[in-house]
Amino acid sequence: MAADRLQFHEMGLDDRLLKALADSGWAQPTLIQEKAIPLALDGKDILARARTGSGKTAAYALPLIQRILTSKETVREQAVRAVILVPTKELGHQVHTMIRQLTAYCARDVRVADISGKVELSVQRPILMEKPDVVVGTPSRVLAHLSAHNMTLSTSLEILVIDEADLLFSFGFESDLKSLLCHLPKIYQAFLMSATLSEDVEALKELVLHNPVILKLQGSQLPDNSQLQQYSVQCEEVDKFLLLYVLLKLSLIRGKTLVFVDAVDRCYRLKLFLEQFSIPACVLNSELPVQSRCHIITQFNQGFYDCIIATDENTVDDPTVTVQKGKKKRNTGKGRGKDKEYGVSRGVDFHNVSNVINFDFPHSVESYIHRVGRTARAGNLGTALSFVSHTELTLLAQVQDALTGDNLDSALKPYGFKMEEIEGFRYRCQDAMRSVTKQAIKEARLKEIKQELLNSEKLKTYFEDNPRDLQLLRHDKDLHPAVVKPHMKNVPEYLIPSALKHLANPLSCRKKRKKVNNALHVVMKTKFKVSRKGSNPLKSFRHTGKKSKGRPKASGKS
Ligand SMILES: Nc1ncnc2c1ncn2[C@@H]1O[C@H](COP(=O)(O)OP(=O)(O)OP(=O)(O)O)[C@@H](O)[C@H]1O
Repeated sequence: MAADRLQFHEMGLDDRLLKALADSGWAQPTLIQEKAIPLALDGKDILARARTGSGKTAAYALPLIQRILTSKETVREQAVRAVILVPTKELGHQVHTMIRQLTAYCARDVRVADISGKVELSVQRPILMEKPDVVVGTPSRVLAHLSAHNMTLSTSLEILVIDEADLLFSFGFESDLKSLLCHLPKIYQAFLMSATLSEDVEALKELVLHNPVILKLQGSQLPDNSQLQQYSVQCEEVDKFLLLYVLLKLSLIRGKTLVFVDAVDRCYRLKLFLEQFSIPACVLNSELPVQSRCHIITQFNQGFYDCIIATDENTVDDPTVTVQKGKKKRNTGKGRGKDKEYGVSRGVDFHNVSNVINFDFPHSVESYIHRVGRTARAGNLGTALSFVSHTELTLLAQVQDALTGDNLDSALKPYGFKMEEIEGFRYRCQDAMRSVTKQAIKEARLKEIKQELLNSEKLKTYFEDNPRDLQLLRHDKDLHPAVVKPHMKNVPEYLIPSALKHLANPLSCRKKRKKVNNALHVVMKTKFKVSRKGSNPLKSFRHTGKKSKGRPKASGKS
């Protein structure tokens, strides 16, 4: 613990907050918390840009709670004193959970409600009638309640927070936000939190902040390469499937993995493909009901699943966006059953993610940063691997430019991998790809949605009374068992390239996988957390040029 760093107990925070912080096991504030909390407690408006996973939520939540506690010492009357605006429902759920944790010892004094969920306004009305001290919600939801007179802020609001400020406009909330501001009092304290400083954040700054302190921390927008290793590999469509199959099946990547694709169909295509090799994965996309989405994230954080295939649908669709400054395409939320307030690549705190794989390369620099920021959070190590097709090379160059800016260490390195070494797997891969027809995808998509709608209904009420059943609810079941061919589950010894034999740990079936994965968790815990240079094959499997001591030459081409 650095002696010159300001500690939580030196910030003038209430004892009940310090107790909750002690329970959370946070030894000391992160940089953004150290800088922002004293300024916020001093009543300043703040615009904070700090990299992903750097603890921005508590940086605004702690002073916000402190201010409410102080304020209630003089005015006991119940009122909505703080509003936290978030771009997605997932984030609303997460922020609500964190505030509940931080107010564990003062829950009676600081009540918080999350209204971002998609239920009838009338269902949430009674909650708002009780005037919770803190309301968390998306701008459209908060505005809807204000317009319906379910809540008033014009006299009571003391603090406004806009979390993930860079996203609010791109999620289509610009006009909602402007209308919402008309319902606020003239004077209130405001915080804008963001991982990137875009033109949208500048616009918001003008709209919302008064004479703000601007905290622009940590030059790079992602952790440096002692914490986060970033790789890219050029491969076209079939090779993407082949490479992912081999990496997962031979356990060449270990620990929890988030795979990002750019469309809902793609996530079912990939899930059905992996299913045939008995590689389980959950899907996360905007068509799933919000209760299911939040439950999947919670279970993933609890270690139920190793792999999530997530869509990143709310990114800008136009690959030329970074070139066409100021002409960003806004998310309209159009599309069958899509929820425009969905978003898991932004702000969501997936715990202990070891690997982020961009199966489809993100369409903008911001999107890359947010996706990759799901790993290497809060001081943990992480690896990001991006598959890049020849049409995406320009985007890769843009990302490289943006990341390297003033720090060459932040660049993506080539992920040396001799594709010819895994040629033996190609036949199986193509066989599996053939089975994933458009019809199979359509059926799987429908099946999953029906199933999750049922789950979602139960998640609302049934599971509260039946917590054991909740534990048994899984979201990674096979969606199309008919296409699974038993022989595909196993990897015959002869297929494993000799260069990989020392690293590979083929999984033969779900039962075995479970066992192996448990073992892998142990490896993860011991090697990744304790030793910074763990034996993550994603790291050790590169650069054949540089032979590491005692390690056979890996199959990379470097
Ligand atoms: N002082 C601390 N010490 C240790 N862990 C912390 C501390 N503060 C926050 N964390 C943890 O760090 C993780 C990331 O925090 P948070 O989600 O607030 O990051 P963020 O900066 O908002 O990221 P993003 O930009 O991706 O939204 C969380 O799991 C949180 O519990």
